[in-house]
Amino acid sequence: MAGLESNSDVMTPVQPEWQGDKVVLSARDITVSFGETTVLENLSLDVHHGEILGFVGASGAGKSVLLRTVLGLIPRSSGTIELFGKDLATASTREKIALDMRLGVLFQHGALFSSLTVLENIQVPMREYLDLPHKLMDELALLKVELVGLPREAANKLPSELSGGMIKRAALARALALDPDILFLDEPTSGLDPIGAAEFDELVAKMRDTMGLTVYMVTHDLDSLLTVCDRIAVLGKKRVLVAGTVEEMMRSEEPWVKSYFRGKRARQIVTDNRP
Ligand SMILES: Nc1ncnc2c1ncn2[C@@H]1O[C@H](COP(=O)(O)OP(=O)(O)OP(=O)(O)O)[C@@H](O)[C@H]1O
Repeated sequence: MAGLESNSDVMTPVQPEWQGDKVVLSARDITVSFGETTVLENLSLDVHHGEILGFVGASGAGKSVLLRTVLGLIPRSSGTIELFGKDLATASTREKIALDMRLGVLFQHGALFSSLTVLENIQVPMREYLDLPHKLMDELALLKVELVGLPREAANKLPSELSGGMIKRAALARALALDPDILFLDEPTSGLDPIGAAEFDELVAKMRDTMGLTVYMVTHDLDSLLTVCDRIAVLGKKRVLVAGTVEEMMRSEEPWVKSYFRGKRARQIVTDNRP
């Protein structure tokens, strides 16, 4: 991941050599079926380095299926997926492990282990991939707790002792455990009140700005789409119907896109966010 470099007392983001318009994730002609039912058909999508891409679509359109396919959790019947220029189908086991370490994932509902404390949850990926002394892992996990804006006391709490917003932050801390290059978020603000959701969005935007993260965010949250996403991709008819900036979404004549982005609720959010 792009780290932070100390320049006197100013922290400036380090730009990796592939910074720019590089494609971090490239999905081409992806088809995924369950039995006779095809959920995705010849779907193609690019995610660029350093962007926050919002991925939206009707309920049941296949957003989570695509995310899980990209993560290698669901097999595809055809198509290619390249992460950081590496084709997953031809990558060696060692290369796959190296790629896994560059991905951070926040699944819907947080998916923390209920019997583990926040600190222990954050350490799960560290234990899986790194061989570090216990004390160092504690220190690193505590840094992540602070990074996501949780109080240090939260580190020793169980998920059941946390509020919904704190669970999301703890899950984000775990997704950041290995300092990933790309963060996958599946409906990260669902279940949060509007203020909690806006704070979470701000946190994600701050991570992207300071750490050079690329963010792929599945969401139904119009506020998130209109306020923090650089680009939006719309899933429909088993493929990406349109992908572009908020302004491009606003101009689209595609019926679903039009009703979603130019409906009453969207107009209100745009008005509310206008300076
Ligand atoms: N393991 C599976 N086996 C069979 N069908 C599945 C499986 N996983 C998903 N599906 C089907 O794929 C379709 C897309 O599901 P998916 O969860 O990706 O939708 P989504 O766009 O994420 O919806 P939502 O916005 O409601 O979360 C649904 O019809 C779902 O029933």
